[in-house]
Amino acid sequence: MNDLHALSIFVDDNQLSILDQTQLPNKKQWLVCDSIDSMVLMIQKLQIRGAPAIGIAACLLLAIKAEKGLAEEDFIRNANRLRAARPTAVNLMNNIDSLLQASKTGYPKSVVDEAERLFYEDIELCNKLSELGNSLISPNSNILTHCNTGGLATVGVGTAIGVIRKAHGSGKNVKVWVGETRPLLQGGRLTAWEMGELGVPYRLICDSMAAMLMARGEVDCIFVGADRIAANGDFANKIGTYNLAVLASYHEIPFYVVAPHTTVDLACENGNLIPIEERNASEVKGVSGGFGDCIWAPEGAPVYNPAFDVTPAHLVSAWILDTGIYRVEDVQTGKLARR
Ligand SMILES: CSC[C@@H](O)[C@@H](O)C(=O)COP(=O)(O)O
Repeated sequence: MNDLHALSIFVDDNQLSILDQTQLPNKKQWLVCDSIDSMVLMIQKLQIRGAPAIGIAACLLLAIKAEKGLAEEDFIRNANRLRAARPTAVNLMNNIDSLLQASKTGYPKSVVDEAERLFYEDIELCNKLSELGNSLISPNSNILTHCNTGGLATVGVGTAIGVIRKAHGSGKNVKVWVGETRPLLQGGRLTAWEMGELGVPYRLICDSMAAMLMARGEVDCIFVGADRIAANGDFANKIGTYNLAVLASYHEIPFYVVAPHTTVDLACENGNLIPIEERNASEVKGVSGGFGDCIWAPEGAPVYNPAFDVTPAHLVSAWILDTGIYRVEDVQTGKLARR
């Protein structure tokens, strides 16, 4: 496999390395990933995260393994294991299906070619959708975003953050409200870090501050990513996205979802059918890992921890994909499905 480089993933000399996102922004620690077991764990621990990045990382590892002599039946078994590592984001499943399809036309060469193609495709899709999204941003806008959808979560410039980055780069003087994104703080840890690296003016807020800012007229538009977009336009994204969509509707603020077409799942009729990952109680009761250990809830406190929520299509102002900008009418008339 050729060497490949992105913000959170690189392949060098047929070895895959992953930037441990659980340690950011405190530490930039690269982990070598050389087994399917470790990739499954890295995905589950969110060391590698973000719908497109998970899909690409899993495919790169499978391709490296295939090239190093993994038997085709073991390739298929491991591909299916990785496919199930996280249930909500569909990119992982779509990308692995492309790899499995490619394996039928010449194993292992076609698998390696397909993994490399998926890597470069993601960069291109991010560029296209960022350009399109930027066309919706007026100069001097205050933009609110949630979770992390940038270079860490994709292998390109990102989705919602890609749009913000484009707007900033084109001199629109945008300012960004970054929602911290409880419980794992992808906004506070990762988006704040990316904004800083890119020199985009931002302010970090607790998720619960969004309503007050909207009421005060301090949010002009909201851009978020997606983990799966159903055929009817409902979409799953990081928990807290639906709150923002409801608030945006109440305050009449445009609410945009930005994703590559690899996030669309036409086999999923509506948002109720999207599987929602439930995660460990410890994430809600405190923090641990690179930030020390701190538990603030009573030891036996019962917890419910859904990692994603579903935003219904009627709350979305537009779906920005690499293939175009779609409005509610487009979804209702099947244009999104025919994209
Ligand atoms: C371009 S990333 C889009 C989504 O994957 C992102 O918004 C998100 O919800 C990520 O969740 P995570 O649990 O951190 O993987």
